[in-house]
Amino acid sequence: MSKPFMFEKPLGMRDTLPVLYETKNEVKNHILSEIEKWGYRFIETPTLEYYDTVGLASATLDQQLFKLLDSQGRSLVLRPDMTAPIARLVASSLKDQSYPIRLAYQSTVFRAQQHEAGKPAEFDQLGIELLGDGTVSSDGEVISLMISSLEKSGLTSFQVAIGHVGFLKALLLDVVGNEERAEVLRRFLYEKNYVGFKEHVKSLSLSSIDKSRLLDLLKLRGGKEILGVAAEIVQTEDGKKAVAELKELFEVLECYDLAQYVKFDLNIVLHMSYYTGIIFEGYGEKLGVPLSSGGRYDELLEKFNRPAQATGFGIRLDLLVEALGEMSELSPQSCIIFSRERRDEAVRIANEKRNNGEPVVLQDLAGIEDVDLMTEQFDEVLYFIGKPPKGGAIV
Ligand SMILES: N[C@@H](Cc1c[nH]c[nH+]1)C(=O)O
Repeated sequence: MSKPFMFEKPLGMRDTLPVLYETKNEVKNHILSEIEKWGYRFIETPTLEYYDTVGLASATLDQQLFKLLDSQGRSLVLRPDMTAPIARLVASSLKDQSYPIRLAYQSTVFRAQQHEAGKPAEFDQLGIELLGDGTVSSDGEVISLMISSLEKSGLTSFQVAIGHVGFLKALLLDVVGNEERAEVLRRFLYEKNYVGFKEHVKSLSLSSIDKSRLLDLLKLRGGKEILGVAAEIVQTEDGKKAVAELKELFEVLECYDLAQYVKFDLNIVLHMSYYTGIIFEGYGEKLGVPLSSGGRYDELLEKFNRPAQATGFGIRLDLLVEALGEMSELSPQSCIIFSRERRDEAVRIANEKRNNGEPVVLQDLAGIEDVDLMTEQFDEVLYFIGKPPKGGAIV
């Protein structure tokens, strides 16, 4: 391998400059205060976790994990999401707190990229987990809070697509008979390769009725009316239960008066394989990829010996900012330029302004490369230059 060029960064790693930083911060603050209003408590967890515990529980493709070794030779990962670390935390440090538990986070997460395709390998996520509650009310709460957070961020045009892992599993297994064959079909859906899905269905040795059940699955996208069709296609008890949950979920979202944001899409397969029930994705109008997603994961906590049902979501701040499409203006600053003889005065005034909450740059004239270029960045410039005026008057 050749040595990297001096300014090169590892694949998918990004710098954040002030305009983007301030824009992200503003958007983030709107969401954080909304999440707080719903009673969620914020936590932080380490950037590094053990591969054998959180790394495996994260249910991400192995090739997307950043792995490294600690000084004892144990395998570590950079956390690929926050759900598995929170499951670990709830089962250990918070093991005495009774369920349900509502936690929130704002963190960077890491997913290694194989190609430089413009995708970041490290990004900010804001999210919540509602642990220890298996009710559809809790699925509804989580989706409603995600919608409300997106609204508060200033996003006006977005939609949430809702699916169900249990429904898909029941239908695929019922038709193709085993998990391995179901997985092939699931893969096509994950890649949203519907043409490939259809071709594959045609090639299977199934009755024409079963083939059309699989092809009808692709039509299960739309308003709540598709749930009636879904109930007809699926024959097993698990499948019917999933449809009943989706119907109840719609009622919950109507209570929150947020049903206008959602549509059902029973073809959704998400990136993380720990999901077990209702899942969802948030789409901004102009963005082809989901900017938020989440769902129910009722079997993850038992991996940490504190079994519980749970659900949650994560919003990707980078994609949300992209969907919003507008950068904030840099916040205004003033500048005080001084010469050595008047440094005292300049520092005193800068302190006064800072104590009043005004951001001030304080700069020695002798340290400036180009005064014109420097001063044009500021809304206001004060000069303390030359001999101090008699009587201590400023400027
Ligand atoms: N951790 C998931 C989002 C999520 C939170 N809770 C449940 N799902 C992700 O990164 O995609």
